[in-house]
Parts: sequence; C-alpha cells; structure tokens
Amino acid sequence: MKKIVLLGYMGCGKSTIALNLSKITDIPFLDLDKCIEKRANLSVNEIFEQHGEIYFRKLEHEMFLELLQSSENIIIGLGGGTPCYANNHELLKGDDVTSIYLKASIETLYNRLIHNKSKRPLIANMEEEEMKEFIAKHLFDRSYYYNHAQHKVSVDNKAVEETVQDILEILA
Ligand SMILES: Nc1ncnc2c1ncn2[C@@H]1O[C@H](COP(=O)(O)OP(=O)(O)OP(=O)(O)O)[C@@H](O)[C@H]1O
Ligand SMILES: O=C(O)C1=C[C@@H](O)[C@@H](O)[C@H](O)C1
Ligand SMILES: [Mg+2]
Repeated sequence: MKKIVLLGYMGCGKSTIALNLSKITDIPFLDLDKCIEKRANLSVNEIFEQHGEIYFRKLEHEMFLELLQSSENIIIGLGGGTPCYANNHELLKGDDVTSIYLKASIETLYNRLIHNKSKRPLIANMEEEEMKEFIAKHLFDRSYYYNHAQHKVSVDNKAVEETVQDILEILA
C-alpha cells in the first residue's frame, strides 16, 4: 500500500499541508509526532524532558517503521528531525513510498517558528537572535538528509492550497 511521506524542518508546514492533502485525496493522515505521543502517553516535550532525546529518536524510528509497514494507504507527516536519525533517510526511497521534502528558507522558518516555539523542545527556550542562528546552522546540517526525499516542493511565499496543488501534480 502507498505511503506519501512529507518531511522538512520544524515549521515548514508538514502537518498543515498533510491535513489539507488528506481532505482532498481522502487518504488518511497520520502525524508521526502525534503517534509517538499517543504511544508514550506523553507530549514530545515531556518525552524529551523525562527520557532524553535519544529515547525519543528510538521511539520515532520504531513508529516510522510501523507506519511504513501498515497495510493502509496513508499520508505520513514526519517530525522535523526524523530523516536525520537512525538511517531513517534510507526509508524515504522505499518501493511504495513517495517522499516529498517541503523546502522552506531560513526566513520563512524563522517567521513561522518565532510565534510558535513552546511546543518544540529544541527551540523552546531560545531568544530571537539565537534562534535565527540556530535555524541557519541546523538547516544546513539537516539538508543532506532532507535531500534524500524523492521530490522537493518549495513552500516560500505560497498559500497552503498552492503547495497542496504542487503535491497533487507530483502524485498524478
Ligand atoms: N503555506 C503556509 N503559509 C502560511 N503559514 C503556514 C503555511 N503552512 C504552515 N503554516 C503555519 O506555519 C506553522 C507551522 O506549520 P506546521 O505546524 O504545519 O509545521 P510542521 O512542519 O508540522 O512543524 P513541526 O515539525 O514542528 O511539527 C503553523 O502555525 C501553520 O499555520
Ligand atoms: O526537528 C526536530 O528534531 C523535532 C521536530 C518535531 O517535529 C519533533 O519531532 C521534535 O520536537 C523534534
Ligand atoms: Mg507537525
């Protein structure tokens, strides 16, 4: 069964785009972070605080494998870091997988994340200036993994509907 996998940096719009794509295609959407939270019965923040990031990355890998192995068609919205750990990037090229990197500039990411950082443990406690520098470096490191996606869609200056349309063209 087919899996449409959306990936990219925190705030690039994976959850928002996946939800909209799901409504149009009638393919169910599962958010990997939410699946992990449900399994652990803790929020992502609480998992980081109580068990540490390595524990989170293990859960994340297991849950990603589980979703890929399910017998349903699903849209999977990955966590921002998912492709960068546990060789998860190699899973982006699987036979029944269509993986799409939602590519956003540092500017776009900063402008979105600055209003919405409390639920993202990696940036929750950062000052504005520190955050911009962090995003720039982090995105640079992570791009190698994100670029293993089969397709790339730029999201800068686009409405949600436009990005969804770009994805529908890839899927056609
Ligand atoms: N195309 C868009 N135009 C404007 N704002 C958007 C767009 N897509 C998403 N947003 C906004 O950007 C923020 C981040 O989006 P979203 O939570 O979907 O990102 P994400 O990639 O799932 O992040 P995370 O990795 O942290 O889960 C949200 O507040 C959302 O409303
Ligand atoms: O970019 C990251 O490493 C993360 C992104 C979020 O989706 C969560 O998976 C978690 O906060 C880690
Ligand atoms: Mg999300």
